[in-house]
Amino acid sequence: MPVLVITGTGTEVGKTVTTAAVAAAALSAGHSVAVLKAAQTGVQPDERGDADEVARLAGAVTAAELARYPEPLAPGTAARRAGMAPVHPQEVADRAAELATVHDLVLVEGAGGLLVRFDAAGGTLADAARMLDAPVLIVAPAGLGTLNATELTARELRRHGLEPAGVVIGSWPQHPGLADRCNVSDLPEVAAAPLLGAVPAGAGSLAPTGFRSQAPGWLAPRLNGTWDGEAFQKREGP
Ligand SMILES: Nc1ncnc2c1ncn2[C@@H]1O[C@H](COP(=O)(O)OP(=O)(O)OP(=O)(O)O)[C@@H](O)[C@H]1O
Ligand SMILES: C[C@H](N)[C@H](N)CCCCCC(=O)O
Ligand SMILES: [Mg+2]
Repeated sequence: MPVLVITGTGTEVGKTVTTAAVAAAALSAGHSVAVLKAAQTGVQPDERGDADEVARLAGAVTAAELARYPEPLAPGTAARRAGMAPVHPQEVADRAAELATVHDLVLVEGAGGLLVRFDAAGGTLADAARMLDAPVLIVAPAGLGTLNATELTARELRRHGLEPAGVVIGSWPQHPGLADRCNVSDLPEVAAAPLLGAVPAGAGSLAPTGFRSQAPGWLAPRLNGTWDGEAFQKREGP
């Protein structure tokens, strides 16, 4: 799995924290890792972007970003309003493929959800994933509302000829409610893809050393982790 595309059901669902966890687990398994933020919006030139945040949390990764636009909008809109060149899906695919020649794993993080537009032609992360023929991980919220959004994302991936690699819950609450607990078994059902982990709420605020040592425990073996999905499901059962 040299390239793994990381999408989510939307923005602010924990894609960056999950990307950092996947990167940390891969690093601790001895793999080299690159992280590519396809297009960064809402961040000024001197601020830390998502790829930098992954490097801060996970450690020695190659952090790359194709473009940065100041306004917190979809990349296509932000590029147009800034009078800047947009990022095209082919550029995302080309850069990811280039990084994959010198890294064991390349993680590509989108902006917002799967169909967020990168350019005026309506190019999306799904198009880039298709060009790469890469598996796509869906980051989903834990609570009420996630089932519909996750199923829509999984269906849209399949409509593009892409297979979802699985689902990771981007922020698992310290005190899960009924819907959170039911969703542990319902999410893989609606996505027709395995649940591959759950990143605890607040993980992004951990000190990097704690983040790196704990990250493998949040992710399934397929993502270089030690997370036991069945035990988690039993523990969290309603
Ligand atoms: N598990 C978590 N631990 C700590 N903070 C989290 C966690 N999940 C999400 N957050 C917080 O929620 C916010 C959104 O998370 P994140 O940046 O990962 O979103 P995203 O899905 O990557 O969105 P974007 O589309 O902007 O890339 C951030 O402020 C982040 O600190
Ligand atoms: C600014 C934000 N944090 C993301 N980088 C961009 C999210 C775009 C979402 C667009 C939408 O789906 O309406
Ligand atoms: Mg992010």
